[in-house]
Amino acid sequence: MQQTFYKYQGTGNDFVMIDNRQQVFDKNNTKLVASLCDRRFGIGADGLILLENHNDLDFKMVYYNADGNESSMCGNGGRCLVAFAKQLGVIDKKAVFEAIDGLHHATIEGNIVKLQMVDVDTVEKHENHVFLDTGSPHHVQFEDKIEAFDIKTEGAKIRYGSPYNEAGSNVNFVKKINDQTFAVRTYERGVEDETLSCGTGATAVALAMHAINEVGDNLITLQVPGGELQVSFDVEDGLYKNVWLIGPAKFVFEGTI
Ligand SMILES: N[C@H](CCC[C@H](N)C(=O)O)C(=O)O
Repeated sequence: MQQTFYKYQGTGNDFVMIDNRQQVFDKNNTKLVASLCDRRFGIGADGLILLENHNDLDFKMVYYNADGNESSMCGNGGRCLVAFAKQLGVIDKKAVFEAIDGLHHATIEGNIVKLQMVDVDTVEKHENHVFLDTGSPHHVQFEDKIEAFDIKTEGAKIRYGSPYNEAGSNVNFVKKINDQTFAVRTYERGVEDETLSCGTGATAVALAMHAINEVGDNLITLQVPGGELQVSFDVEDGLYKNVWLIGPAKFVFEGTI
């Protein structure tokens, strides 16, 4: 049976998008999801996202990594899904939707999508890194020679090593530009490679930098290989709330297979 697939990208983090409101997609077919994300034999993407109906909210988000497995929250994917929902006429300028980590508010103006992320009340400060969960788990560490760094090799060592092991974590390497700006490169769990951008990762870096007193503001710019993201937040007694991930989400193509 023919099916229409869409593709969106948010600062180079790219996704196959499917309008699954009629529940036609074979959701448990890991091989199918991985084949659609395959960059040679398929459409090619870092992940695949289903837009589904929700009884009370605008829609529901189901996210799969490129390895075919359903995974935790995807910030860039959530932003792209809001743009997709607008293209389908499901929403206009605002959205409230359910994802695996709970309810998200979002706004869209042009191709800029602002997505509210989960509150974060735990930031683990270790000797050489910070760990926190912004809807997905993130290891954050400084790397001054970020441009020449072998992200895939070094990221995989951390992602599969202790204490993350098979369950893993995403790994973000950070270079401080100034009090409001950081360069970030990310090794993504479930893609098992560097991606050009990671939304929950950019959010994790912004909050981690605040937690270790490296920022002078609560609006942070993250320079990622695929472009620029911004993260704004409020913080009270170590609780990060009103956390917003801001950046472009763009339509790439629509096709039928
Ligand atoms: N690979 C991540 C999920 C996608 C995160 C990323 N694409 C984002 O924009 O947040 C994980 O399995 O934890």
